[in-house]
Order: sequence, then structure tokens, then C-alpha cells
Amino acid sequence: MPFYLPQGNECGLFELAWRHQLPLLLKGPTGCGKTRFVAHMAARLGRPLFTVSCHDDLTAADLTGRYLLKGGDTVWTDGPLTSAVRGGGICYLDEVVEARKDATVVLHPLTDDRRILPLERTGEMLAAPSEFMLVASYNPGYQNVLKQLKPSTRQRFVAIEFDFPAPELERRVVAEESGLDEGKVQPLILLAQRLRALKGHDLEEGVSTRLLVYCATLIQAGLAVRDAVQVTMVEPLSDDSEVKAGLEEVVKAIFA
Ligand SMILES: Nc1ncnc2c1ncn2[C@@H]1O[C@H](COP(=O)(O)OP(=O)(O)OP(=O)(O)O)[C@@H](O)[C@H]1O
Repeated sequence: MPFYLPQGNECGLFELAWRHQLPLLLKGPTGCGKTRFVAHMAARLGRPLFTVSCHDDLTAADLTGRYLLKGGDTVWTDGPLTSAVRGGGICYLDEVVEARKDATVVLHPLTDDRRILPLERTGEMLAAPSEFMLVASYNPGYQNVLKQLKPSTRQRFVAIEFDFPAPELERRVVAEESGLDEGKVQPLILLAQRLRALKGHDLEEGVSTRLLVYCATLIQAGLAVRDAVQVTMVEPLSDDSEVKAGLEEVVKAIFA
């Protein structure tokens, strides 16, 4: 089962939503553990997981399926959403705000008490079994006026807000994921906290738990701490030389 350290009561909430056939929306910054959480819960509940990374070209057919040419015949091929419905699995739509409107509209009859997936192209009307669950995530930080979930979509989900794990939890997560000793992880956590405090001033997003895991992995593999920090906690955050110089000052203050 994929390792997941809970931040609060999210595991219990997920299970409750699944048992009661309610769709779930996870809100939170990039790299804070949403995808890992869903993978962990799918394994825990023994359901197959179908993950879709949404983007602005994603159409309804990418979710439901399409006719494809196979050896001279046209054969219907289920998309990930249809596979999850047929197989009683969990369908996870990562960054759902990126998907086109026609793609999100497909979700409507599945995410209210009808729980059906109409497949116009095949003429089927699939009823979702009780084990099926739809989970979607998005990062409220990135949103602009054009990219917001419509109230008619968002009000179909039970929603949980995620954030980066509290420092002591994040230290355990990073140590567990990278194999680096918790004592050596500690200054990285402190640095992440200082860098996150710059969000909104100089930075669009604070450093993610994912980047902290990368940093600790490189240190554990033998890279010098300052080099590891530079390539994981400075360079990925900004291209602006002034902003990077500011980040490097924060690094120096901790790793003098
Ligand atoms: N609570 C946690 N338990 C275990 N690992 C975690 C936890 N939180 C974060 N991680 C680690 O952080 C990494 C990034 O998390 P994940 O991929 O789940 O982010 P995300 O929130 O889904 O990001 P995105 O929105 O960009 O897809 C994971 O691969 C894992 O190593």
C-alpha cells in the first residue's frame, strides 16, 4: 500500500464519502500529498484507481471513450472514467479546473443522485455501482477568472482542503520517502517554511513537499546539501534572478 501519513481526519472522511457514494473534491497546493492520499485510499479500500491529469485540451471523449480503428474495424474503447464506472473503481481527476467545459459536464449526472454515465456514442446508459467513486482535485492558488469551477460543478462534491503537512509531520514524510535521517531533514523543513512565507510577495507558490522529498533524496544519494537545495528549492521556484538571489539569502541564513 502506498505510504501516506494523515494530516487530520481525511482518511476517515474519504472512507465515509466512499461508503455513502458521495464524490470528493480535494483542494490544495501542488505537491502537498493529494495524489498520494488517493492512491493510498484506493489501495486501502481495495478498488482499482484510474487517474486522469486534466489539461485544457481534455475532451469528454478522453474521459468516456471513443471508437478506434483496430485491424480494419472500428472498436469502442472505454476511457478511464467509463472503465472506473464499469469496474467499480475510483476515478481521480487531477487538476479538474483545467478540463474543458464539455468534459466537466459529463461529470454532472455521475455526481448527483442519478449516478449515471450516458455514453451517447454507444447508446449506453451506465449506472455506477456502489463501489464507484469520483475524486477530483484542484489548486485554488493557480486560478484566474477564466479557470474556476462552475458552482453547478463544485456544489456536487464534498470538499476537503489540503495544505503542506505541519512541520513535524512533513519531517517524517520526507525522511520516510527519501531514507534521509530526520535530524538531517529538519533544516530542510525550516528552509521550506521560510520560503513558503514568501508566497504572494516574490513567489507564486511555496516550495512543495514533493520538492523537499527530491532534495532529501539527492542528499541521501551523496550530493552536497547546498547543491541539492539549489537544484530543488531555488531553481524550480523562479526564473527571475532577483527573486532567486532573495531565495539564496534565505538558504544562506540557514546553511551558513
Ligand atoms: N502525507 C503524506 N504522506 C506521504 N507522502 C506524502 C505526504 N504528503 C506529501 N507526500 C509526498 O509528496 C509527494 C508529492 O505528493 P503528491 O504527488 O500526492 O502531490 P499532489 O498534491 O497530488 O500534487 P499535484 O497537485 O501537483 O498533483 C508524494 O510523492 C510523497 O512523496
